[in-house]
Amino acid sequence: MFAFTHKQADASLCRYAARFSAFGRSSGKTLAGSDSVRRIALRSVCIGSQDPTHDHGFSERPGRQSDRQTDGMASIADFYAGKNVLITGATGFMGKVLVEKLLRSCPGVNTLYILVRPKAGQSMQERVKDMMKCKLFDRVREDDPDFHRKIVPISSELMQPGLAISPEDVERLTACINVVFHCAATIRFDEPLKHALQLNVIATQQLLSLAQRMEKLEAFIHVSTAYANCNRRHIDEVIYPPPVEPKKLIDSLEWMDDSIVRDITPRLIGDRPNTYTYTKALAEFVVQQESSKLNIGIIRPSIVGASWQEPFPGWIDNFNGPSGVFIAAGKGILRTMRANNDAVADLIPVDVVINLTLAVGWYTAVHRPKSALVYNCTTGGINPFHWGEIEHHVMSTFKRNPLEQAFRRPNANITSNYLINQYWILVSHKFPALIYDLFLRLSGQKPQMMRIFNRLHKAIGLLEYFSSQDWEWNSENMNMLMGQLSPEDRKTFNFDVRQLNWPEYIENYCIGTKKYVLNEDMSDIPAARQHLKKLRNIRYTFNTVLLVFIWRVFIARSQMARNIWYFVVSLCFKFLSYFRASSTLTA
Ligand SMILES: CCCCCCCCCCCCCCCCCC(=O)SCCNC(=O)CCNC(=O)[C@H](O)C(C)(C)COP(=O)(O)OP(=O)(O)OC[C@H]1O[C@@H](n2cnc3c(N)ncnc32)[C@H](O)[C@@H]1OP(=O)(O)O
Ligand SMILES: NC(=O)C1=CN([C@@H]2O[C@H](COP(=O)(O)OP(=O)(O)OC[C@H]3O[C@@H](n4cnc5c(N)ncnc54)[C@H](OP(=O)(O)O)[C@@H]3O)[C@@H](O)[C@H]2O)C=CC1
Repeated sequence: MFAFTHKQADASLCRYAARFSAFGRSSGKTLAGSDSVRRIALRSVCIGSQDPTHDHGFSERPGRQSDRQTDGMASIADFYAGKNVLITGATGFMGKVLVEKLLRSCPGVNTLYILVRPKAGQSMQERVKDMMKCKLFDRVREDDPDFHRKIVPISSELMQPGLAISPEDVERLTACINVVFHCAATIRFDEPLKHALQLNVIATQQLLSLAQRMEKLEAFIHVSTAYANCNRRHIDEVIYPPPVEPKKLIDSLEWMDDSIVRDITPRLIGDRPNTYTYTKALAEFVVQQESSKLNIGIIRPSIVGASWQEPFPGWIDNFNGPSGVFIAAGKGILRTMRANNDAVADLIPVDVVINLTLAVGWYTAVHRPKSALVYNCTTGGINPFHWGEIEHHVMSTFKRNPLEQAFRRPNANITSNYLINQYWILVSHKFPALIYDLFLRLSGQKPQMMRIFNRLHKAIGLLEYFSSQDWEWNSENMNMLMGQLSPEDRKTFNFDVRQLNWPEYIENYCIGTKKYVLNEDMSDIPAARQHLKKLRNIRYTFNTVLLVFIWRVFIARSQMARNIWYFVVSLCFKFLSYFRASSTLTA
C-alpha cells in the first residue's frame, strides 16, 4: 500500500531532522523541540508507516495509475519521463520558466500541452513561436534545437464556458494528461471583481472538472499566492475558510449590473486590499473541495522576482510587483515611496518557485496525500531581507549600472511617514514633472511627464499595502519536501533559499530589468553614465540659478538680507585682499 519502508522512513526522518537543525543554526533560531519540529517529524513518520489500518494521510484513488512502488524510488526527472503535462498560463512570467525548466531538467518528458489564447492580433501559433524564441530558452535550444516538438499549444480562452477547448482537444487531453499545472490567473490588483472571479475562480473550477475526466491524472498543482490570506498576520499551510461561499457569490454576481458590482466590491473584499487576493482565496477553497477526488498540491509563492540561478541569473520579463518600482527608481522617476524600512521584503526568485512546483508535482503524484497539501513558498522566515536593505542595494546597483536616458539621477527613498512621503511627492515628483512638461510645451512637444507620474502613483498606491507591513508564513511543508528529495534532486531542483545571497541577487535582478525588460545593452553603460553626469551638471546649474534668484528677491525686499549680503561680500573681498598681499610678500 505504501511506497516507503520503515527503514526509508527512518532515513528520511533523520535526513529531515539534520536539515532542519542545520536550518535552525543558519537562521540563528533554536527550533529543536519546538511544536513545528514535532509536527514535521510526526508527518515524516506517517509517510513512512506501513500499517494499513492506520490513517496516514495518504490515499489511493480509484481510476488512477498506481505505479507508486516504482515512482517512490524515482528521481524527479525520472518521474516526469514519458509524462504528458498540461500547463495553463504558460505564456506568462512563471509559466514560461516552468516550461523551460521541464524541458531542460526533465528531458524525458513526453509532451507539454499548453493552453493558449490568441492575443493582441497574434494567433495562438504566432504567440507560441515568439515565446520559444525568447532568450529564456537559449540553454534548452543548445541542448535540443528541436525542443518545440514537445510543446503542443491548445487553443483556449479561460473566460469562456468549457474554457473554449474544442471537443477533439478535450478528448485528447482527457486521454493522456498525467500532471496539470494551473498557473493562469489575472494578477492585476485593480481587476473588476466579476472579471477576477471569472478567471481566478470559475476557470479554476472548470479546469478541475476537466481534470476529473483525465484518466491518467496523477497530480493537479494549483499556483496560488502567499497573500491570498493577507488579512491575517500569521499564515499557516492550511486553507482557511473562504470569506464567502464561492458558489453563492458567483450566483449572485451573475445577474448584477457591473456598476452595482463595482459599488459593493469594497464591502465584499472586506479587509483584503484588492480583488486579486480575494479571488485567489476563493480559488484555494474551490480547489480544496476537489481534494477527495484528485491528488492536489497548492503552491503559495510570495512576491515572485527575477531568477536567482536558472537558466541564468536575473531573468525577468515584466513590470509587475517590485520590478516596475526598481525600474522607475533606476530611471530617476520614482524618488519616494511609502514602505517600511524594517518590514521583511518577502521576495522569492522565480526559479525557486518553479523548482518547488515541479518537486510538488512529483511528491503529490508519488505520495498522494489524502488532502491537498499547501506549500507556503516564502523567504522571510528562513532568510529575511528588509525593504530598507532592498532600497540601498537597488540604488547602489543603478548608480553603478545606470539605465539609459534616465529622467533624473537615481535617488529613491522609502519612508513609512505619510506626510513626509506627500512632501517628497510634491517636491521630487510633481514639481519636476511640471517643469519638464512646461519645457516640452515650449519646445512644441506634447507634455507627458505628469501623465507618467499619475500612473506611477496609481501603481505604487496599489503596492504600498504589501511594502508597509510584514507577515509570518509557516513553511514546514516546503522544508518537509526538501527532506524528501535525493541529494541530486536537491541540486537540480534547488529551492533552499538559505543559500540566497541577497545583495548579489538584487544586483542581478536590477541588471536583469535593464537587459530583459528594457532591452538595454550593457555596452551602452558608459553613455548612460555620461548622461547621469550631464543630469548632475544640470542639477547643479539649476540649483545655483535658483539660489541666486531667491537671494536677489530677498535682497530686493529686505534690509536685513541686504545687510547680510554686503557683510558677506565685504568679508570675501577682505579675505581676497589678504590672500593677495600675503602671496606678494612670500614672492
Ligand atoms: C528602490 C526602491 C525600493 C522600493 C521598495 C518597495 C517595493 C515595493 C514593491 C511591493 C510589491 C508588492 C507586490 C505584492 C505582490 C503580491 C504577489 C502576487 O501574488 S501577484 C503579482 C503581483 N501583481 C502585480 O504586481 C500586478 C500589479 N499591476 C497592476 O495591477 C496594474 O499593472 C496597474 C494597476 C499597476 C497598472 O494598470 P494600468 O494603468 O492599466 O497599466 P497596465 O497594466 O495596462 O500597464 C501599462 C504599461 O505600464 C507598465 N507597468 C505596469 N506596472 C508598472 C509599474 N509598476 N511601473 C512601471 N510600469 C508599469 C506595463 O508593463 C505596461 O507597459 P506596456 O505593455 O503598455 O508597454
Ligand atoms: N508574479 C507574482 O509575483 C506572483 C504570481 N503568483 C501566481 O502565479 C501565477 C502566475 O503568475 P504570473 O506568471 O506572474 O502571471 P502572468 O500575468 O505573467 O501570466 C498569467 C498567465 O495567465 C494567462 N491568462 C490570463 N487570462 C487568461 C485567459 N482569459 N485565458 C487564457 N489564459 C489567460 C496569461 O495568458 P496571456 O499571455 O494570453 O495573457 C498568462 O499566460 C498566478 O496564478 C499568480 O496568481 C503568485 C504569487 C506571486
